[in-house]
Amino acid sequence: MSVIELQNVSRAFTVSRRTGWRRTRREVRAVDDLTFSVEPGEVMGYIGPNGAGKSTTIKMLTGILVPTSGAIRVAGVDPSRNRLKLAKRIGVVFGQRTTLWWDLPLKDSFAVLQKLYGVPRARHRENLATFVELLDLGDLLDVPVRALSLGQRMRGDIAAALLHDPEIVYLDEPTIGLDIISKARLRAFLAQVNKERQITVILTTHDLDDIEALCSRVMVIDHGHQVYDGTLEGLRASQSAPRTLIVDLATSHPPITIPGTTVTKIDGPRQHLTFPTTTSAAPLVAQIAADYPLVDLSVTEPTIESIIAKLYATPPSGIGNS
Ligand SMILES: Nc1ncnc2c1ncn2[C@@H]1O[C@H](COP(=O)(O)OP(=O)(O)OP(=O)(O)O)[C@@H](O)[C@H]1O
Repeated sequence: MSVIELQNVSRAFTVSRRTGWRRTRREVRAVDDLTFSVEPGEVMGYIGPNGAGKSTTIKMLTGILVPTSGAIRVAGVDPSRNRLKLAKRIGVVFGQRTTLWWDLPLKDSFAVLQKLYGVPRARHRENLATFVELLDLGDLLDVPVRALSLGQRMRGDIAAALLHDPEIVYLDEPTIGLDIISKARLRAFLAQVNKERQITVILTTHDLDDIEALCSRVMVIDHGHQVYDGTLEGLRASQSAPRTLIVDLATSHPPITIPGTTVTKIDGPRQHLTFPTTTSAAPLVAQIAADYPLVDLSVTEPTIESIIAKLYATPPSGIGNS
C-alpha cells in the first residue's frame, strides 16, 4: 500500500499588489492538480525550478498547509487533520535552516527530541550510537549548534530527523552549501539508512548529483504541474537527448561515416559522434573498430542538467509523462 497519496491536489494563494492607489488581487496556483503516490522505502527526487511548487507540496504533506482542493493521505491519515500524530512518523530536514536548538550542545538537542517524541530510552541510545558513528558526530556532541560548521550542522540535523525512527523523511536541499566530500558522505549515509531501515524519502534538491546518487524515481514539477514521473534513465530517454561516442583514432581522419551517427566535433585524431539514446553503442563500436584505426573510445550520457533545462523549456502541454 502506498505510504503517500495525493489525489488531484491543488493549492492556491491570493497575492495582493498595490499599483499606485489601486490594490489588485491575483490568484497564484502554487500546486495545480497533482496526483501521485509513493511506495514504502522509495526514494523520490522531487525537482523543479524556483517557484515550481516543491515547498508548497512538502508543506501540505507535513500538514502545515491545507490543500485548496483534492485529497492527501500520508501514512494512512490526512496530514492537516492529524499533524501532531503524523509528526511522530515523519522526519524533516531543511538545508536552509536548522531544526536544532541554536544555543544548546548537539547532545542536549538530541535529548530534548527524545523527550518530545517519547522515544524509549534504550532505542534512543541505540539510534544515537548508530548515527554518531555513521555521521562522525562523536567530537561534536558537546559543541553548541551555533558553533558548528554548515556540514557539521547538517549532519546533526539529519541525525535529529531520524532519531525517532520516522517512516517517512522529507529532505529539502540537504546538501546545499556543502563541499564535495561532505556531500558524498551525506549521500552515502542516506543511501545506507534508506536501505537498512526502508525509510521512504522525498528529496527536493537543485543538485542533480543528489538525484543520481539516491533516487530510484524522479518527479519534475513546473508551475505547479507534474511534467515528469519516472526513472532517471526514462527522463533521459524521454527527452531524446543524444549520447556521445568519443573516438580516438591513430591519426587525424576525415569525419567517420556510420549511419545513425553524426560527427559533431573533430579535434585532431579525436572525433565526437552523437547517436540516439535508443541505439545500442555496441554495434557502432564494432563497426568503428572494423573500419577505422581505433585507439580508444568512451561513451558519454547527456548531462541530467541539460535534460532538465530542456524539460523546463518545454510548455507543459507538450510533455509526455512516462
Ligand atoms: N504563502 C504564500 N503566499 C503567496 N504565494 C506563495 C506562498 N507560498 C508560495 N507562494 C507562491 O507559490 C509558488 C510556488 O512556491 P514554492 O515555494 O512552493 O516553490 P518551490 O518550488 O519550493 O521554489 P524554490 O525552489 O524557490 O524553493 C511561487 O509562485 C510562490 O511565490
